[in-house]
Amino acid sequence: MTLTISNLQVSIGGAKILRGVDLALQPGKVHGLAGESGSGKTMTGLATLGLLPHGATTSGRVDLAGRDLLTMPVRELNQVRGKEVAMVFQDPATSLHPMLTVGRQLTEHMRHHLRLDKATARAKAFELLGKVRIPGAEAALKRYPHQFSGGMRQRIAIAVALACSPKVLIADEPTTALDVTVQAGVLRLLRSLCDDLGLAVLLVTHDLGVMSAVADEVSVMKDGLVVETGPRERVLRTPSHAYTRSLLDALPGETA
Ligand SMILES: Nc1ncnc2c1ncn2[C@@H]1O[C@H](COP(=O)(O)OP(=O)(O)OP(=O)(O)O)[C@@H](O)[C@H]1O
Repeated sequence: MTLTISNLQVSIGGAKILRGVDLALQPGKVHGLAGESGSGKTMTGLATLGLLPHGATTSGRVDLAGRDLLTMPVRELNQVRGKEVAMVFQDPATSLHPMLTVGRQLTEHMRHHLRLDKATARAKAFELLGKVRIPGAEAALKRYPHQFSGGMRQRIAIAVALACSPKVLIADEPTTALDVTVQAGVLRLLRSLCDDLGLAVLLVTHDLGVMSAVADEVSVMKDGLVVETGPRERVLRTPSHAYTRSLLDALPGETA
C-alpha cells in the first residue's frame, strides 16, 4: 500500500511548520527522512497518522489507498491508526505502558482492532515476539517493560506497532535513544521486517549514518520543505543540494 504526501502544509499558531512537503512511501522500501532539528521531520510523520498538535491547520493531501488522511473523519482515522499505519517513537516508553505486561499490551491491541479472542491474540503475540527476536517469548509475555533492556524495549514497541499488521510504519528516530551497540540490531530488524512483510517504512532520523545503513530512498528536509529526494546512493554520494552536502560534510566517515 502506497502512502503519498503531496504539497503538505502545516501551520501552528500562525507559524508555517511545513511549507509543501512531497513524499512517497512504497511497500517493501525504507524511506529515510533526514534534516536538522526543527526542519519538520516529526511533524511530517505525525501528519501521516492524523496526530498533529491541536490547533494545527493543514492543506495538501496524505493519500493512503485513495483516501485522504488529512480530511478523514476521526472515527475512520482511528481505524487506520494502528491497523494500517503505525508509529514507533524514539523513546519506547512513549508507546509502552509501564504498568501492563508485554503480553497484555500486545493482545489488547489485537483484540480491540482485530476482534481476536484471548487465545488467538496470545498465540499471535507469541509469534510477534519471535518476529522481533525477543528470546524466551513465553516468559517475556508475562514481564513488564522495565524488565527489559532499552534495545529489547524498542523491539517490543515495534512488535506492538506491528500487532495489527499495518502496511505503513513510521519510525521516528527509533535508535537515537539506544546504546550504539544495540542500534545496528534494531535497524537490521526494521530492514528485515520491511522486506519480509512488505512494509512501507518512513525512517525519520537526523543521522545520515543510520540512513546509509538501511534506507532505499532518502529525502532531506530543511525549513519545512523536502529539498532533495532520491535513491540512497545517489543522494548520499552525489548530493545535488548544498544543504545535503553540508550534512554529509558533518559526518566523520564514508557513507552510502
Ligand atoms: N506542539 C507544537 N506546537 C507548535 N510548534 C511545534 C510543536 N511541535 C513542534 N513545533 C515546531 O515545528 C517545527 C518542526 O518540528 P519537528 O519536531 O517536526 O522537527 P524535527 O525535524 O523533527 O526536529 P527534531 O529532529 O528536533 O525532532 C519546529 O520549528 C518546532 O518548533
